[in-house]
Amino acid sequence: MISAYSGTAVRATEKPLLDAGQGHALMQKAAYGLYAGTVRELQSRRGSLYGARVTVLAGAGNNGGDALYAAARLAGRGAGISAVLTSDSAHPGALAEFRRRGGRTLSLSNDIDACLRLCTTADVVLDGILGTGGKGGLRGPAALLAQTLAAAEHRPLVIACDLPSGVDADTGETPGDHVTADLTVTFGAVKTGLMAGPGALAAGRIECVDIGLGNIPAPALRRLEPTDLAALLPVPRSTDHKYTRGVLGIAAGSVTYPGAAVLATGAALSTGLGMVRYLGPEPVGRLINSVHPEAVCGTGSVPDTQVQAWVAGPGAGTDEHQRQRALDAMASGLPAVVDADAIAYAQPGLGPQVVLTPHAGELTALLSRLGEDVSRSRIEADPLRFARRAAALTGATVLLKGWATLAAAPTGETFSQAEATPWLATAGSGDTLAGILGALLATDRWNHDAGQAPVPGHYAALAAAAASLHGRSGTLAAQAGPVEPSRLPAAIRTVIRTLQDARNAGVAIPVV
Ligand SMILES: NC(=O)C1=CN([C@@H]2O[C@H](COP(=O)(O)OP(=O)(O)OC[C@H]3O[C@@H](n4cnc5c(N)ncnc54)[C@H](O)[C@@H]3O)[C@@H](O)[C@H]2O)[C@@H](O)CC1
Ligand SMILES: Nc1ncnc2c1ncn2[C@@H]1O[C@H](COP(=O)(O)OP(=O)(O)O)[C@@H](O)[C@H]1O
Ligand SMILES: [K+]
Repeated sequence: MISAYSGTAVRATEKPLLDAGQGHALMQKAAYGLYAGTVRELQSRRGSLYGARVTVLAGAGNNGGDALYAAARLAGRGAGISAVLTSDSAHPGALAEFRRRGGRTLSLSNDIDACLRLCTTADVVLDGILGTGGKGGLRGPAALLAQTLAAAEHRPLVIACDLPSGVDADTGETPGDHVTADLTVTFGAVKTGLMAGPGALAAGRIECVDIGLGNIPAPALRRLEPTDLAALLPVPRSTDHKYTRGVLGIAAGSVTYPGAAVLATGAALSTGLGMVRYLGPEPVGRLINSVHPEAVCGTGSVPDTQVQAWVAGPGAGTDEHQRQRALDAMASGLPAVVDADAIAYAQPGLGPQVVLTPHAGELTALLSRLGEDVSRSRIEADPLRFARRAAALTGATVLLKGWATLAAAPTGETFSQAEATPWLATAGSGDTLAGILGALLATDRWNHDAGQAPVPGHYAALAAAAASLHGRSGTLAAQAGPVEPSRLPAAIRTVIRTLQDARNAGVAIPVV
């Protein structure tokens, strides 16, 4: 599990150590981590550091100090080092060490063109303009640096020091221009802004360096890693039969949109469960059975159907019976995925076992209906805030889909999963995610162990697991070309088998 903390929380944890005079030691650890991360990245990309042209973008603060010290170490391994000083001042000790190791410096305010050239002709750019002390986006010539890097024909490898400059460490917002990195080497703890919103896109791959900060109070955001995912996936026990494994009710599809029900059913079956009971129009049931003969299809009502969890909404359109089933599923007290058209029926007072699965557009509609002044662009700029707001207002768990998918519990626990590929942005993809999540809810052992209440955030963790499995499956499927959601089930089964084989063999779980 990766835990992320707000920049504010990390700074508060650092404060007593800085007050006790440990600032220099912390900076040396951070700089060493950045140096080592850069060495690994360069060795894997070009085999050697020798002769590599490294350009540091150094701001006035400690972030620039970290980057200058790291580059000074790289000079000791044969790299050629230059620095663009983006402010009138730079960390004195780090600048002196950088120059002592032969580094040359240019001032951004004196010669912008030469500074821009230093960026575009470098092999590696170390971004130390702003760290956790940054407020607002990059401004003036520093903004131009970021724009030039983004547009460069031969883009150098960009490694962010602690976080990409211009990204808000607490929220992931990018209020203005910002650096986009291939790798972010972050210090002490992963910052929330690296796993949410535009900051998650800007961060690239994340490596966290332990600089001995000790414990930071409760994480703001968590991310399931392969081992966590493997532990949440259902495995049948020897004593199980189909009813104890878990039965999922799917009230999806309509005569107008029958395909969504087929997709949700296929994804649920591939995730593994005891049975799918489908409720919906007869022609849709027949279509499902032509593809999935094992699904038990009917036209009945939710209260008359015995299941452990529900999926409602995908492809339901304006079908009045499906609307009623969605309302009944939400009122049943059972875990329920409320997706697509059914999100429009969500009201305050739901429980965490109800998982609403909007994309940014659907969340805009939901929040507006609940009286919030919001737009799609504001949600995309700060998805963490709005996913949490929707969870707090409805009492439900909210899975906000996007390139980083967030799962927020009404009690505040939040997960971020970013395994998905843009190839998953295709019609029907969300229906498969709903099916996967439905299967995880139906097979969830909390459901079957009567008398025990799940821990807070449990359904957010399951929603995150579904997003992770969906994202990994999509990424695997995309290796063979554009993703067709109807073919996702084969990839889902492969990802599950790979995760479980590795877990059973006790070997490191590969990142699928
Ligand atoms: N020496 C230390 O004690 C440690 C330093 N660390 C590093 O230090 C960083 C935090 O250092 P600082 O607190 O010095 O802050 P920063 O290095 O993030 O920079 C703050 C400076 O930038 C200016 N500034 C803020 N927003 C700006 C904007 N939008 N445009 C232009 N200038 C802006 C501020 O006025 C201030 O001078 C961390 O991100 C990390 O890299 C950590 O590694 C751990 C320990
Ligand atoms: N740019 C992107 N990068 C990665 N994943 C994405 C991107 N855009 C969308 N996705 C994922 O694709 C899926 C799309 O779901 P959704 O919008 O509900 O599709 P539909 O309603 O057409 O079935 C979600 O899981 C989402 O996280
Ligand atoms: K930075």
